[in-house]
Amino acid sequence: MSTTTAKLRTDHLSFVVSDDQIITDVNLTVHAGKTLTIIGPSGAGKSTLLRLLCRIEEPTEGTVYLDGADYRTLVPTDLRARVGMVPQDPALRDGTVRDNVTIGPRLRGESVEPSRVEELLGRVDLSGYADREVAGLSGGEAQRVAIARTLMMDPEVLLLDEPTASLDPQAQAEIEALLEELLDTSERTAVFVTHDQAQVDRIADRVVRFVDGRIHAIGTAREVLG
Ligand SMILES: Nc1ncnc2c1ncn2[C@@H]1O[C@H](COP(=O)(O)OP(=O)(O)OP(=O)(O)O)[C@@H](O)[C@H]1O
Repeated sequence: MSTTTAKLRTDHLSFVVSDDQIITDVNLTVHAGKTLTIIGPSGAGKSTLLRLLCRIEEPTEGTVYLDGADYRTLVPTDLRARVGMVPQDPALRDGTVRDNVTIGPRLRGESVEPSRVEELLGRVDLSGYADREVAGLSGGEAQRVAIARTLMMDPEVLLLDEPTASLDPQAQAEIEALLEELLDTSERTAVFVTHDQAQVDRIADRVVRFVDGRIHAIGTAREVLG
């Protein structure tokens, strides 16, 4: 696949809630296989933008194109499978690691081979964890489960909402290394929200600075961070 293909494109994307303009006229393109990083102050609308990109929130104006198709024409479960989100807080459900990482296919009425679960857990460095209860996991392990849960659907686009923000520095470095490897070695397209400028330097192909729900600057890490 050409790396110049627009995998994801927002077209005049806006979001208003009870007269509050949260996202205003956002026009962005993310090319296939590339990572776009979103930075900006707290409350700028970064998480809302990610929720709009996978249609957890419904745009009040504008839309998003996935491989050139208006995402409103896609069946929601198919859209969720193609555009996967890793949240800041892993939000695991009570039960085992296997219960959590297989939740996407199970909601679609599909079963998952144990070998597939093991393969995915191996990718996030949790081999042998399938039957562990999630209640006893560390923050870093829980976030690895959340990443495996999202990867289970093999999404073409990965939305990462400050995936290392709630972790201690060591777990943060480990999860970042894991994500870097996932993004480097795959054709996967990613949108990565972070507060961490050093992380931007390490991960971003392009950077957008968001302020008050609008694009304030866009370019390379050097151009945007100065
Ligand atoms: N569904 C909603 N209803 C009401 N207000 C909302 C809704 N979604 C987002 N907001 C508001 O939009 C603003 C932007 O929130 P958002 O979480 O997207 O910012 P953010 O840039 O991700 O912030 P942070 O860096 O602190 O996570 C906030 O003021 C939030 O309260």
